[in-house]
This record gives sequence, structure tokens and C-alpha cells, in this order.
Amino acid sequence: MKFNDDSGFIIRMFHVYKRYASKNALIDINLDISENEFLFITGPTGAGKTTLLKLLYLGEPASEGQILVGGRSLSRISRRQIPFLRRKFGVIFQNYKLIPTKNIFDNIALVAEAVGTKKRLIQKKVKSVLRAVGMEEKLKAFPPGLSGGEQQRVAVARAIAGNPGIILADEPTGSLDAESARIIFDLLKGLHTRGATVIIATHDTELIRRTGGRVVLLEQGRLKMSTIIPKLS
Ligand SMILES: Nc1ncnc2c1ncn2[C@@H]1O[C@H](COP(=O)(O)OP(=O)(O)OP(=O)(O)O)[C@@H](O)[C@H]1O
Repeated sequence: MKFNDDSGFIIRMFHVYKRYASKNALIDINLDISENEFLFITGPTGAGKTTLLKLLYLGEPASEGQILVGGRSLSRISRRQIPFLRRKFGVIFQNYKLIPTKNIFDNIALVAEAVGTKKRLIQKKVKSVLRAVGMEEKLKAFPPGLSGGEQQRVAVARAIAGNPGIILADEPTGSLDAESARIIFDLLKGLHTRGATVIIATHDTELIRRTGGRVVLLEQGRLKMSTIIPKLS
């Protein structure tokens, strides 16, 4: 899926600020992200990582500055157009955000429907994304009956059900054991290999060191550093 502008950047942020009441969550952020990058956003608790991800899919509006996604300014997107913007993103939330009263199949089918998958193809699509995360057997289970690692895998399946070009993952391995974290991380790497732009907010410096790549460091809402970390050999 190609939808970057002539700059070659799929996301551009210019002098972006976000204020929550009197709190400055993001201050003067300037950041360009290329199509098919694998990018980490790191920094201590409260640095603004989640907020930065939220601004990209208009989970929250920026207070100031400009954000371009695929060459389009988010400030020009009307309320009616927001669902179309969101189809470009697959979001893996920090606390999974699965619907507890719907089974796994329905949690994912909702996304497939929302992006306009034909009714007769939905079942096939849901099964194929669940197969990709090794959760095909659990399609009738409900989220509260799954472990944290299993819920996270379902969250990844849901994020990819709409074939998004950009994956946003907020602490995707945060509370998982090492094996579950590895599975989730391998899935994200696989999506990247297949062409997605992957942006991961994480505290997990070990994960970053093992993987390498571009790392953006936030501290108290400011972008302190953008650097390439070589992969640990
Ligand atoms: N809805 C909100 N209302 C008020 N303040 C908020 C809101 N959301 C976030 N904040 C504040 O903005 C700052 C940045 O929060 P954010 O969640 O983006 O940080 P973070 O780096 O993702 O933290 P963590 O690593 O703990 O998830 C924090 O001080 C937080 O308390």
C-alpha cells in the first residue's frame, strides 16, 4: 500500500505541541518517518510516547503545529473523514482494548467490516489473521478468558485485519513473559518485512538493543535524540 507524498516520508511532524489542561505532554516535536521504517519511540514514564502515537491517528488532536500523514494535514481532516484516516493505521494499545463481551472472532470481524471487507470474505480474513498469530483455536473464546500474552496476540491480529500501512504499537511486549514477547515482536518484524511502517513505543531498552534501528528518545515531552542503534550481533 503506497500513500506517501513526494517527500518520501509517510509521517511528518512540524513543531507539534500537545497540552492536556495545564500539562505540556509534547513540546515542539519535529519528526519525519519514512515509509517502511521500523522505529522505536522510547523514554521514561510520562515522556509523551503514548500521546505522540495518539496524535497520529487523531486519537487526540494536536494543540499546535502540523502533522502530515501520507501528505495530508491532519488539521484539515473533517470529523467525517477520521474513519478513513484510521484505516491507514493498525493500533496495538498498551492494555489491548479488546471488547470483553465479544468473542475473539467478533472482536476482529468488527475491524474487517469497518474497512469494507466483503461479508463473504470476513470469516476467511479473521481466520487468516488469527492463524498468523497462532490463535486460530481460540476464536470462540472471550478476552477475559485469555492470558495477557494471548490477548496481546489477538490485539496484533485485530491491528492487521484491516491491512494497514502503518502499525502503531504501544508497549507491545510490556507485561509479557519472554516467550510471548518474542512471538509478538517476531510478528511485528514480519509485518515490517511485508512493507508496513512499524512504530513501537517502549521502555524496553533490551528489545531495542537486540533489534537495532532508529530510536527516538522523548523526555518530558521533548524529542531529545533520534539515533540509529546498531543491531546487537
Ligand atoms: N488525557 C490526559 N489528561 C491529562 N494528562 C494526560 C492525559 N494523557 C496523558 N497525560 C499526561 O501527559 C504526559 C504524557 O503522557 P503519556 O501517556 O503520553 O506518556 P508515556 O511516555 O506514554 O508514559 P508511559 O510510559 O507511562 O505509558 C503525562 O504527564 C501524563 O500524565
